[in-house]
Amino acid sequence: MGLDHGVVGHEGPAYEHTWTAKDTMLYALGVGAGTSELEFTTEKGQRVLPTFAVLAAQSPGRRLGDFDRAMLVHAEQAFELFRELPAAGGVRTSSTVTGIYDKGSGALVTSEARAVDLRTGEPVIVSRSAVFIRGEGGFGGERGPRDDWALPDRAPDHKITYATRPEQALIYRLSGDYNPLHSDPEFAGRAGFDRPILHGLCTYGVTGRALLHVLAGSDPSRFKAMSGRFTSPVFPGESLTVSIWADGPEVLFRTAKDDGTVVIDRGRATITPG
Ligand SMILES: C/C=C/C(=O)SCCNC(=O)CCNC(=O)[C@H](O)C(C)(C)COP(=O)(O)OP(=O)(O)OC[C@H]1O[C@@H](n2cnc3c(N)ncnc32)[C@H](O)[C@@H]1OP(=O)(O)O
Repeated sequence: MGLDHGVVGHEGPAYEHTWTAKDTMLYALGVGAGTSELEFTTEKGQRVLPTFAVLAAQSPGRRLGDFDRAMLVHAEQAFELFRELPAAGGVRTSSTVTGIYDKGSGALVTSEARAVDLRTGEPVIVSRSAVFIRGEGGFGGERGPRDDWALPDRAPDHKITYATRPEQALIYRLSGDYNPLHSDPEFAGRAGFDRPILHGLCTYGVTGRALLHVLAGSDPSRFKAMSGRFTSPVFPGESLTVSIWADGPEVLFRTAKDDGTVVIDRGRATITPG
C-alpha cells in the first residue's frame, strides 16, 4: 500500500485526443451554460468555453500507487491557453507527475500536461493540476511550494451568481469523468460525503463562464489563463458566487457557496483587454 514516489519526473506516453462540436456543446451544458449562451451550446457560430482546455489536455491518469480512490480529490487546477480552441479539433498531450508533497493530512500530487495541435504541432495548452489524497500524508516528504496569493482588502469589483442544477454532475460526467464520487451515493458515502459531490472541474467551468462573460465580453480569444485551488466540496444544486477583483489583465477571484464557504480560493486569471 502507499504512493509510488518513483513516478515523479517521468513523462508519460503521448496521448492523442480529438473532440467534436457535440463534445464542446455537451461540455458547455455540463458547466451550466444554457439558452442565454447559445454561441457555446448550439452549432450556430459555435465557440468553445476556455475552460474546455483542461479537458482537451487530459490524458489517462498515471498509476500513482495503491490507495483508496475514494480518498482522492481534485485540489488545484491551472491552464494557459495559447489560442482559442476550435469547436472540433485535436491535440497531442504529454504529461508528467511533477511532485508528491507531504501535507500531513494527505499527499498532494502535482502534474503538468502540454498539448500541441495534432496537425501543426503548435503549442495550444499547458495544464497544471494537483490531487489531494487524504490519509496518504505523513511520509516525511517536503511540504511543497507556497504561493503569495492574498485577498485584496477591498470589496470585489464584480460579483456574479450562477445556479447549478441538482443533476449537474450527471450532465457534466458525460464529458468523460465517470468517477462514481459524483454519481453513486454509496461510493460518495465511503468517501465521507452525505451524497455525491460536484466535479471540481464543473465548479471550475461555472467559474470560468463568470470570468468570461464579466471580464472578456464573452470572447474566448481574450481568455488566456486561469488557476485556482479547490477548498471545499460543492453539492449539485448549490449556487456559486464568483467574486472578482480586476485592476487590469491580471485578475484575482474566489468562488463561494450561499453560506459563504469558499470552494475555489486563490483564483487568478489573465484576460486581455478588448
Ligand atoms: C477525483 C475527484 C475529483 C473531484 O472533482 S473532487 C471535487 C473537487 N475537489 C474538492 O471538493 C476538494 C475540496 N478541498 C478539500 O476538501 C480540502 O481542501 C482538502 C481535503 C483537499 C484538504 O483539506 P485538509 O486536509 O483539511 O487540509 P488543510 O489542513 O486545510 O491543509 C493541509 C495542507 O494542505 C494544503 N492544502 C489544503 N487544501 C489544498 C488544496 N486544495 N490544494 C493544495 N493544497 C492544499 C494546505 O495549504 C496545507 O499545506 P501547507 O501547510 O503546506 O500550507
